[in-house]
Amino acid sequence: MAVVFRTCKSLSKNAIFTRGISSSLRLHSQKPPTPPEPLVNVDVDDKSGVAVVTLNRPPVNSLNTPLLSELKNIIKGLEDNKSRGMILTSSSETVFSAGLDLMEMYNAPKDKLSAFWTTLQSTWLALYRSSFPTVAAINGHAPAGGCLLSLSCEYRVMVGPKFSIGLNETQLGIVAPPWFVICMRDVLGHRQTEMALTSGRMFSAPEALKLGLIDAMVTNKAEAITEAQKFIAQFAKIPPLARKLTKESVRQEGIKYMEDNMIDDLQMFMDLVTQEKIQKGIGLYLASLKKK
Ligand SMILES: CC/C=C\C/C=C\C/C=C\C/C=C/C(=O)SCCNC(=O)CCNC(=O)[C@H](O)C(C)(C)COP(=O)(O)OP(=O)(O)OC[C@H]1O[C@@H](n2cnc3c(N)ncnc32)[C@H](O)[C@@H]1OP(=O)(O)O
Repeated sequence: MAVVFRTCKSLSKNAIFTRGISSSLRLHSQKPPTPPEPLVNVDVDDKSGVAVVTLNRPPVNSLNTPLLSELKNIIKGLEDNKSRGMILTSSSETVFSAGLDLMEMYNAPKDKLSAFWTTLQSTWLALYRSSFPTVAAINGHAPAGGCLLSLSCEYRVMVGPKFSIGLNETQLGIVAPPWFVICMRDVLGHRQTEMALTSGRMFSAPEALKLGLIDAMVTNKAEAITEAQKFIAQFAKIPPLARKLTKESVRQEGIKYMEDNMIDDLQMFMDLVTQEKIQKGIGLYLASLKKK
């Protein structure tokens, strides 16, 4: 797996920034400061043109505004570079993504809350409607927003059996927004989605496989990446434009929902999440996570 420098340069603003800073600082000081780790890494394979995009925000890849923004830029960069495919995975050994960063929603000023949600909306839309094939290589737990990212890809390979996946929002006293529901229904169908979402149930990887929430279960990350590459390879001979338009057509409900309702959806989020009762619930949940 090789990093294509030209691609990375255009994909990661962070990469250009850190290179620029460190080379200029070297003139003035002996020890250049360590550049910050990118929140999302991207490696493009020279031969296949497939990108492995790795969420890299320890400890649990909770999705905050900067990470989402970086992910969106990477997806846009891949679009511009006519990517052959993208595999989304995590640098953690146990967590794919813990979902939305609850700290972004807890006691947050309204402007930050609003920026957070609009970044989530646009990042999701970029991923969900991306023209290239997408696979989630789910190498750890994937609750809520982590499950949403997985569902937004076209294929899901999960490391099992011990990790779990699901939209657990109701267990937290919050509501999965309509586009989360559409994504789950795309994959599971109406009845199983209703059952899963009303209970906020998390599924073990074997349960998820049985239900169709994931497409394959493997025993480690390397196998997950190999399976993901195999899925993407089958599109090598399919004309990309026909593939892209077909994907858009199949996903039209979700795409249209977001395009038509971005502002209402933001308003619903703001109204719900700023309620005192909801804030108290998020606070208690965060405290319970920290007490573990
Ligand atoms: C009509 C409706 C319209 C609008 C809807 C409105 C509102 C709905 C809004 C949004 C939908 C919400 C989506 C979400 O994604 S909410 C997030 C849900 N996530 C979870 O429930 C997962 C919580 N985390 C865990 O279960 C575990 O952390 C996990 C299994 C992932 C990993 O366990 P592990 O033992 O490895 O780590 P921990 O010790 O638990 O955590 C380490 C560290 O990280 C902090 N942490 C964990 N998760 C989060 C998170 N999601 N956000 C922020 N911080 C998180 C945890 O507190 C620990 O912190 P510290 O003790 O300080 O190290």
